[in-house]
Amino acid sequence: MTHPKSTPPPGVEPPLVEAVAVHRRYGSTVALDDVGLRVVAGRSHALVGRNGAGKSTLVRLLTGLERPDTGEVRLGGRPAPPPADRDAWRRAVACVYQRPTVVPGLTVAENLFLNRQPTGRLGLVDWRRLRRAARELLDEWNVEVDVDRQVRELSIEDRQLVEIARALSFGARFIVLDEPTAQLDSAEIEQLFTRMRRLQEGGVTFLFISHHLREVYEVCQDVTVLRDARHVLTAPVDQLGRADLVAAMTGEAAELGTGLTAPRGGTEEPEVLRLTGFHGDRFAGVDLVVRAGEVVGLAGSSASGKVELAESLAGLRVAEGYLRLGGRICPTGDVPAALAAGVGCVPRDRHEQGLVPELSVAENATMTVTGRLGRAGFVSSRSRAAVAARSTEELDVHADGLDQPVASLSGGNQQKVVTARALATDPRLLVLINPTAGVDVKSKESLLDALDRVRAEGTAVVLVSDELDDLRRCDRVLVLLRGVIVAEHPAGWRDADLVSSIEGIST
Ligand SMILES: Nc1ncnc2c1ncn2[C@@H]1O[C@H](COP(=O)(O)OP(=O)(O)OP(=O)(O)O)[C@@H](O)[C@H]1O
Repeated sequence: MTHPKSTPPPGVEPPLVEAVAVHRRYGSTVALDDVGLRVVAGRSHALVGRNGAGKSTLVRLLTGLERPDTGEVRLGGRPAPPPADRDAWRRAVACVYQRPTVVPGLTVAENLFLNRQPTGRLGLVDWRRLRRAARELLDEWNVEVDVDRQVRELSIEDRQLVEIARALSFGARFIVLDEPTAQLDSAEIEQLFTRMRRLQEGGVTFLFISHHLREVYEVCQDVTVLRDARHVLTAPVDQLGRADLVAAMTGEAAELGTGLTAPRGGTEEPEVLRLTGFHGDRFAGVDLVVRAGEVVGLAGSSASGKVELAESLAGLRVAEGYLRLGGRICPTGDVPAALAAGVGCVPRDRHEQGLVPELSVAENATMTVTGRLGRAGFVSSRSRAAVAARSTEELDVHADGLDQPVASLSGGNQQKVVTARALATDPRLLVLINPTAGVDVKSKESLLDALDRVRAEGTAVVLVSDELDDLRRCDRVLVLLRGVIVAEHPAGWRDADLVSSIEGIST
């Protein structure tokens, strides 16, 4: 690594990036109200706050995608360039989102030098030079990714790394990571953090957005909290306790991770789901019974098959063997059949499988029950509004009204709408796949409270999650390793035991 370690004492050099009293409004919504932020070179900075607090808006100002209405953004002590000067912005800052924007069909090398490939005589791309330059760039930053591989073959984490390397090649040393861990499992997160630390030692400073406070403590030196469009506090993370950080985010004292409710679902409860010799894409030999009111967790790494198993229960994938719901065999790979058999699902990806962004809150929340909202194919808007109002109220969805397009809701509220839709059918089996990923502390509580409510009413629940706090709500957690159930942990497990079986280590 050729780059010097850069940890100047704060205040000696101008901040790497600074927002000074920035104000931003969208229509009647004030997204940022006189917010300040100072990121010092060499100190990675966490930006936290509940859904809708203003984090993404601030990132758009700091990356030059938008201008503040009033206030100023400064880079290295100087006024930021105008938004149109993309080259100047690229040399200063880049934002890597949880879904990297690299092009899947091109190789790593092509992505790194997209639109600026070295050319030879006749203006043709000089592939040898391109690959050499790519390799040099990745070596310089200790990124171990094969430059000849197509990006579609890479893990999300490696794609993020390619995108970071691309930003570094433009000269940027300030990288915004917007919820980079939302799609990663625990081993991938650790790997990303190791690479972040390495990059930081090489002179890169991160602004890190995450809803997982543990991560903030693990990789950042400073933290800024936004709440309701305002700056609440900035502090070195080692001087701020977790309870104080949560209190700053929510405006009230909050307790985390205590969501254990009494297990229900004894052997006397009726059987809702029975799987016999169930096998499909990435999982095999699954025998399982889930009873009314029981919550069964599925844990495992991203390649364990847990998501594929859960998706097969909800009709999203074809599988073989027997799937019985309420004693009757149900076909797989058929969403309408699964809905009709009483399965509700909160899918893995609310953007791709969950919501129709341009439709309203009411339309999205009732999409699974349109047949019940009127006669002869007509949907009564009054019935729709009534059903939507009840379910969105139960889930504490924050929206301007039921007619608001879901695209304009915060991430946590979108997830609540997806959950409302899954619950609108009064399912007897609810399948939840990473339901709290990318969701803030309070919204997480609302979602998990809904889980407790439906289990109390006798719904059987299968919950896939990478979050130990979610899994703690389960009566038992099944661990999958390479497609096979390898362990079962009844409620009350110790973190170390569950994590060990997820990692495939025996204790
Ligand atoms: N383009 C837009 N048009 C209208 N309102 C917007 C727009 N962008 C953001 N808002 C509103 O501004 C407020 C702040 O939103 P922002 O997306 O910055 O929050 P956030 O902290 O990033 O939330 P999340 O954690 O859910 O991503 C919210 O009330 C949001 O609805």
